[in-house]
Amino acid sequence: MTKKILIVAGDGIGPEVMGEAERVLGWYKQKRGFDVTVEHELVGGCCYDKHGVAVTDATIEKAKAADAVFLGAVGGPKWDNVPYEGRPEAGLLRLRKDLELFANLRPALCFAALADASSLKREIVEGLDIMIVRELTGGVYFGEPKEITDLGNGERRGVDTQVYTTHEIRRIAEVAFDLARKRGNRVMSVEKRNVMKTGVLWYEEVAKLHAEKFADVKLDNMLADNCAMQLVRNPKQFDVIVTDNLFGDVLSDIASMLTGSLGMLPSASLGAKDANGKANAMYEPVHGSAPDIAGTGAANPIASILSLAMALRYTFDRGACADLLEKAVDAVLANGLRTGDIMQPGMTKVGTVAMGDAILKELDRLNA
Ligand SMILES: NC(=O)c1ccc[n+]([C@@H]2O[C@H](COP(=O)([O-])OP(=O)(O)OC[C@H]3O[C@@H](n4cnc5c(N)ncnc54)[C@H](O)[C@@H]3O)[C@@H](O)[C@H]2O)c1
Ligand SMILES: CC(C)[C@H](C(=O)O)[C@@H](O)C(=O)O
Ligand SMILES: [Mg+2]
Repeated sequence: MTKKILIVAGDGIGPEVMGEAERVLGWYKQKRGFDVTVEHELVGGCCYDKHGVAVTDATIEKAKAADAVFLGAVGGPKWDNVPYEGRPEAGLLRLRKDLELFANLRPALCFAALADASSLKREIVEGLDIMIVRELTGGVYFGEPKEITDLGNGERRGVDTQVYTTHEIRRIAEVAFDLARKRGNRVMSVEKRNVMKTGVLWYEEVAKLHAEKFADVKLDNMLADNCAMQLVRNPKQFDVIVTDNLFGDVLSDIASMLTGSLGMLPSASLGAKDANGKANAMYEPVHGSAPDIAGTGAANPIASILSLAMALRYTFDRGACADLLEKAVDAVLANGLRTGDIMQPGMTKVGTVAMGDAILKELDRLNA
């Protein structure tokens, strides 16, 4: 049956990197019979400029009806002064919340050719393969109250609220344990139970679930600040990391530098399966709109292209197509092609489109 993809390229480098992911998608339609229709919508600053909101109700409905949403990136200095509710990031957060995309998978994988591109030593990152499982629809991102109040004495008070319930913790931990079983069979649960009640609840609920259903998986716990340090000290000690929304955001940016660049990290945001077996899904690079390089044609499209590989694997059940795409990226890097963010001495510097061209060419070669 024909599948439906909704593309929201967004702002800044979003449309530039998405352009390359779309060309790769076109290749799969043409060369591997991937039967899919594609629609485009606005989300982020571009949507605010046109509609006065960062995402419209109609787009939310289209996103729910699609098999997968592909997002580029949102945000940028142009929208620094729009009302808080209208800021570009609010569109992305509403998509995540309304589609109930609670499970955010952020794999940090060091391609062999990039072992020297990381700011860390080769031996620390070579062969790295971590899966960060970030809770995406709860925690301090969405807890109420969330406000700034005027105390009337020249002081103002800002409040964000970290909230988690048993159900929210169990379902994300379940995803992490399931993934671990297909990988190294180890889960590191990360919180700050030494200062946060939500951390205590997280720790207790993960332990309970582990004892009930996943005793065969090795479970360890780590405080989030230590985890940040350990990711830089000895990242290969980790297999699957499961953590809350905010810690997951920060830890995945740290992990990105182990792979060479934020421009390399893809992600999948998944909801629960409904009665028909369909799960809402959104695929996006971990990076943002990179205002500093937007419009220069220098952005690395690999995070977006690898996000398509994740879609092929997790939504479209096309594992072999995903493997092929990852192989093509690996080969292009092995051939010495580099965008600016992963540039190394002696390599060939290319822009966004030339990187896309090279990956398409490699797909053709591998598919021959
Ligand atoms: N998912 C998203 O849409 C998303 C994610 C993160 C940040 N943002 C938004 O993006 C805007 C800019 O945020 P920021 O500057 O903190 O983070 P950023 O990720 O946009 O950029 C951080 C640094 O990484 C570089 N970079 C990022 N992606 C790259 C790529 N593909 N190729 C080469 N270099 C790349 C940038 O040039 C910049 O130097 C903000 O409005 C922020 O809210 C959006
Ligand atoms: C843009 C922003 C809302 C988003 C987040 O904080 O989740 C981004 O940093 C991410 O990592 O996807
Ligand atoms: Mg982030």
